[in-house]
Amino acid sequence: MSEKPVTSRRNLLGGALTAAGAVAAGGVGFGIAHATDSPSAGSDATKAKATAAKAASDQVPFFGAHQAGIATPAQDRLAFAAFDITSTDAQAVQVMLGTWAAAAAQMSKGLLIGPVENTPSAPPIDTGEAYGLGAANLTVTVGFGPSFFDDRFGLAKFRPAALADLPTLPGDGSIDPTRSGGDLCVQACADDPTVAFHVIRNFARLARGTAVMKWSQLGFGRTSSTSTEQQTERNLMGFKDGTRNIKAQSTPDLDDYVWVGEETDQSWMKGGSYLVARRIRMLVESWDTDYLTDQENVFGRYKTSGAPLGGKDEFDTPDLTAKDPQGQPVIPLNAHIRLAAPETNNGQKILRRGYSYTDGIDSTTGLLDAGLFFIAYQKDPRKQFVPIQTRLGQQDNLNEYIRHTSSALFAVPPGLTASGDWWGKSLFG
Ligand SMILES: C=CC1=C(C)c2cc3[nH]c(cc4nc(cc5[nH]c(cc1n2)c(C)c5CCC(=O)O)C(CCC(=O)O)=C4C)c(C)c3C=C
Ligand SMILES: [Fe+2]
Repeated sequence: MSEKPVTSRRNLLGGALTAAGAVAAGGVGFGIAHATDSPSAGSDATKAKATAAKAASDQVPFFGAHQAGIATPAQDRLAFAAFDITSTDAQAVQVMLGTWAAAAAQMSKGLLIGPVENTPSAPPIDTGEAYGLGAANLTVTVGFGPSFFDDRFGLAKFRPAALADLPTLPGDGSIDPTRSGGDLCVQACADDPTVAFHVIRNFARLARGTAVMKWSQLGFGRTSSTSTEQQTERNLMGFKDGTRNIKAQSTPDLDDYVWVGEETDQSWMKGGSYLVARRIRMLVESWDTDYLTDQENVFGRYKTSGAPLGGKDEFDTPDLTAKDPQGQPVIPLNAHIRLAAPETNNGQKILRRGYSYTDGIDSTTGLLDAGLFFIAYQKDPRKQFVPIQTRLGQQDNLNEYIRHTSSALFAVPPGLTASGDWWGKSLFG
């Protein structure tokens, strides 16, 4: 890349912080082009208003007490990325986060982050691929990894105790460090894959000189419903996934298990949550040779209806005490739903928000590299993900058919409530 575009991008970054308020207030500053406008219609106020009204029905509000993308209905597509900060300049990090926040607010409204046709002698400010696609219910969710709080930026005193590095857990033997961790994460979800990808690509571009992408993952076919209005989707093993998930409508569950509250040692995290991501490969060729009853015993649910074994309806409460005529548990002792259930885990629950993935074939074996990109939100991973996964990693019937290949943990701060704000702004003094 030549020097000139880098210089002009720095100007954009600097301008973005002051522009952030203006962008949210009136669509001025650096973000002006509506994703459904034609290039020449940028100044046509009437047409722009009509397009904005049309787009409003596919928008998820960006500003709010909690970040969108956690308890909001899960969309069809995911683009997830972890970034490492390469700059040692705390101000550059603030500029990047401020710019990301302004850009995320724009894109969540179905707007580009700037003109595609700014000047013929400069690269377009927005990369352009989402032009005309609308908001597609885009949510952009940002988090900080444990390494964000090392000595580089004087933030160590703000590291929450709940952001303790995940310990090595049973079944972690295949974790790839190059696909794990990261200083920052960005979860972009939308009902259009290009809209989700557009966020990650433009964030990487806006970060240039300050942070680099460490790893990324695309996902499809949400494997968890997070709203009672959504039907339960199936994972790549063919089972309904998300039946007993925490739903957006269950405020008590969200307060008890998802949103950080008064118990935190870091008040800046109140209203936030902790994200655990695990790329879990499914050994699908092996799974596909397993007979139906065994598949159902692995999960403890019937394959087509999704009902718990011994039950009739998908939403029947699993009876973990039921015995068959031979005196054997109807839901096997090592079934996934028994081991993951709150009844087995001190009452603990997590909010799952994962996606299926496929990354072609494993070139060493010729087998499909496909599975679940597991994402879970919770108040405190030390009390939720870690003990649940410890139990699953030791005893789960599913272990024969899966391998955890990446792992990451991020503190997801509360939502932004006004333009000009950005994630972690209060930490920088
Ligand atoms: C540590 C947490 C979990 C991991 C990792 C995990 C992996 C994983 N799960 C499925 C498929 C299903 N999981 C289901 C239920 C379920 N799973 C977890 C946790 C983890 N899963 C919980 C807490 C629950 C709910 C348990 C309960 O309360 O009954 C189900 C059943 C349907 C449902 O309730 O969602 C399926 C199916 C796969 C394929 C997988 C790794 C690849
Ligand atoms: Fe599960």
